[in-house]
This record gives sequence, structure tokens and C-alpha cells, in this order.
Amino acid sequence: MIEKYWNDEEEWRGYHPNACDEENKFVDAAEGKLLTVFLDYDGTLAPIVPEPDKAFMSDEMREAVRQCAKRFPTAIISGRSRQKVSQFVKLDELYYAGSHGLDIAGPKTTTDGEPIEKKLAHQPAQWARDVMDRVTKELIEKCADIPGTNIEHNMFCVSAHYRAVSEELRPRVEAVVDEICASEECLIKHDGKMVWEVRPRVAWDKGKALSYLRDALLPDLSEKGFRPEDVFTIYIGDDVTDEDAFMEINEELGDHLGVGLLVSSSPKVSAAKFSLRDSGEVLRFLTRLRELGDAGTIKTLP
Ligand SMILES: O=P(O)(O)OC[C@H]1O[C@H](O[C@H]2O[C@H](CO)[C@@H](O)[C@H](O)[C@H]2O)[C@H](O)[C@@H](O)[C@@H]1O
Repeated sequence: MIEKYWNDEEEWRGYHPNACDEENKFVDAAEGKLLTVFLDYDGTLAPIVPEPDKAFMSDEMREAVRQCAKRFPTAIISGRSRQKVSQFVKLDELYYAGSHGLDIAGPKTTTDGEPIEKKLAHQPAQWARDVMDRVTKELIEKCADIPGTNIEHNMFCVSAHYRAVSEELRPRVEAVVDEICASEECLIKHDGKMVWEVRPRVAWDKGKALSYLRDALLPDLSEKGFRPEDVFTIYIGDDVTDEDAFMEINEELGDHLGVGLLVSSSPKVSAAKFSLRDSGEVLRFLTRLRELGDAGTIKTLP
């Protein structure tokens, strides 16, 4: 485990410069390259709210993402099911990876709204569909007497939310999740913001999904004249599961080909090179990307 490595917030921001306040540092890294933009949903495009079904994204944010996708290949990578996150985002021109990357699909349309025939699709844990149905049923039954628990079926992952559960009852939710994960070797427990998650035990995460999508994009970008070294990948996310994507960028690409941006209002151990305070700053940053693209500072799709 990585230890805390800062004394105060200012020192932390020295390690993770704010990409809005210190835009020049971001521009130094990305200048002259085409971006590929990967975005988490909850806590990044939409603020965290008590009820998962009400985590709506603002129209302003939707427009910023739409404008981003016109200029740079853009994907959403979320812990939600792909269907649910695409219903929140409502943009058919994006790539989506739901269930923490276990359910990937290419855009339904071009950025001009033309239908796309050749569809990209990848589900590395397809065997787990029925298992996750069973896990959902079991979690609902076993948590029925724990007031406030909310079980969310995310296709290849099941979330047991405990945000609305009283503090003294929260260990019971975790015990149910532990019991289920212990009963089948193919299952593994993960955590998130006030949520325990049951996932299939596979060597796949948001980082692997990012690499899969980046590799899938490169041939098309090559046809448009962009070599792999002309492409700069960014991933913006706020949660522990987003760290896999930050690490993938650090390990597979390196600072000259990509960076992670952590959304956090307070210092946190993170593999992200940059930071943004909240979804309001994510909006500001995406708007700046559009402006930097239009000014030619960073390259855009033809
Ligand atoms: O990868 P993400 O897109 O960030 O999804 C991660 C989880 O997000 C959702 O839960 C979180 O946000 C909720 C709405 O703000 C909040 O109520 C909850 O406490 C958070 O954990 C989503 O409901 C989960 O299924 C996702 O796995």
C-alpha cells in the first residue's frame, strides 16, 4: 500500500497539479497531439448524490462532452451497466464501457448522427451474466432486513450501496457481500464510494478497458494520419476503481503519451498526474479542451 506522501494540500497539489489552475503544465504534456478522452461517470460527469438513480448529468456537461467527441475520440468507462450509463449520458456518438470495463461497445452513430454499421463489442466475462443475476437475487434477499441497503444490478457487477444504511448496520452489508464472495471462487469483492461491489474474478478492470479501446481506435486514427506517438490519452475519474486506469496510463503509455486526472476536493493517494476539484471543474476543463483544440494547440479529428 502506498503511504500518504504530503504534509498539506498545497504540497499534494505540487504532486498533482490542478489542470485548470496550472493549465500550462497540461498543455506542455499534450501539445501538438490528438487527444483520446476517457471519462468516468459518477463523481466526474455527475456529482455524487444520495440516490444512485438520480445521478443526472447537467445539459451543460452533456454539451461539453458532445463538443469534446466532435474533436477527439471520447469514451465513458463506468461501474454502472453500459445500458444505464448510456441512458444518463444520452450521446450515441460515444464509446461506452460499462460494468467497470467488462462490457464495451462502440458508438451507435458518428458525431454527425449517421448510423454506424460496423460495431465494436467486447465482453471479457460473458460467462458471468447468469452468475450476476443470481448474486443480485441473493443480495436482495439477504439484505432485505437491513434498512437503507440498495442493490444495483450492473450487468457484470452488482453494487450493494450502504450510503443510506445506519453506521451500526453497515458491517452487516459487508458481511453479506463477504459471504457471497467466499461461497464462489469466481467472485471478488471491490469497494467504492459507500458501496461494496461483487464482480467476476477476471484480470480485467477500467485500465484494461482503456487499453482495449485505445488499441481499437488506433487503426482508424492511423488512416487519418495520426501515428500512435501522435495520440495523447487522458482519463478523468474520482474513485478507487479509476486508479486502475491511471496506473495503466502510467505503466503502458508514460507521461509523454497520456495522463490521468483525479477528481477530488481533498488530497488523496493517487496514481493520477493531475487533479480537478469537482465535476464543475471537469466541465471547465472539457470546455478548455474544446478551445485548445479549436486554437490548434492540441490536434483535433479532421
Ligand atoms: O465508475 P462510476 O461511473 O464512477 O460508477 C461507480 C459507481 O457509481 C454509482 O455509485 C456512486 O454514485 C452514486 C450516485 O452519486 C452514489 O449514490 C453512490 O453512493 C456512489 O457509490 C453507481 O450507483 C454504482 O453502481 C457504480 O459502481
